[in-house]
Amino acid sequence: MNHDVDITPAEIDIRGLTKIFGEGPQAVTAISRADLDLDRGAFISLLGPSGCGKTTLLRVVAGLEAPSEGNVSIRGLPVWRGRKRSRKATRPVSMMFQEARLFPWYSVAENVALPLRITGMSKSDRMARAHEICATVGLKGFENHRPAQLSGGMRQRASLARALVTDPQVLLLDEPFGALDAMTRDTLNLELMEVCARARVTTILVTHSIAEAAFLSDRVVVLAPRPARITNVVEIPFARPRTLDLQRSTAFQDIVADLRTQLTEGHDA
Ligand SMILES: Nc1ncnc2c1ncn2[C@@H]1O[C@H](COP(=O)(O)OP(=O)(O)OP(=O)(O)O)[C@@H](O)[C@H]1O
Repeated sequence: MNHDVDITPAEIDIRGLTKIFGEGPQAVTAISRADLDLDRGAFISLLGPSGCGKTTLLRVVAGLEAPSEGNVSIRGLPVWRGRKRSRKATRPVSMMFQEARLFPWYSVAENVALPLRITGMSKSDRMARAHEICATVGLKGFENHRPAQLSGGMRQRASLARALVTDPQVLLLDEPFGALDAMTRDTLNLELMEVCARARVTTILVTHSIAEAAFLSDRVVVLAPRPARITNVVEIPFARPRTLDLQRSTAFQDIVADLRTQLTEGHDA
């Protein structure tokens, strides 16, 4: 008997995933036969032109959109059985979007604490946890502010805090810092990397930025449109922790150039 065989399921396992919206001549193939697996703590990015199915892929993994064909499993549990979603499979998942999606009438801490409501935790414990996580993402002192009193970057910090408050094992990020200025984006990306690494969170990031994908990821998944499909998975070999200086190195710039070529070629295909 071979005792070296690893029978631990991948943290996220995507097999033959196809998603078609609509029917007949109007049908749109948003994602075609995608295969991907991520081990615990892996950080991958989905990179591709607008409309190539990145958000759709994320939504199927999150249990928000049923696949037309294929399967997604999280920690060995299938997310979908036909069109029926398994709540148990998606319990360890948190998702974050480009817009902060905070409730304007709640304070920052109340917004952050919201996902804890269904856990049965007492209100005082929920608020204590929300304050703790606000401090982790640099919002100490702003817990009682309303979202309208925050800058765009701080609103995204609050949104990140809300995504992290349940201690997710899987984080799905749909261009979370896409609307922010370059400096705020750099700072938040560094903090995101640190938080994900510390808790060994398995992360899938959708981004339009080649440099951001290369900087944050262990692997970059390149997608092409028409029909939307994965064309390559590029390993990013840089050691962690990474600092912004890495982006000035020739090795980093070579990878960015290579990814740009792959994107252009996929686009023209
Ligand atoms: N609910 C829907 N109904 C019909 N078509 C949809 C739906 N959601 C997405 N699509 C189509 O599926 C394709 C992929 O969309 P998706 O939003 O996944 O792309 P994307 O790569 O995330 O784009 P972007 O980078 O612009 O955000 C697009 O052609 C889009 O119009």
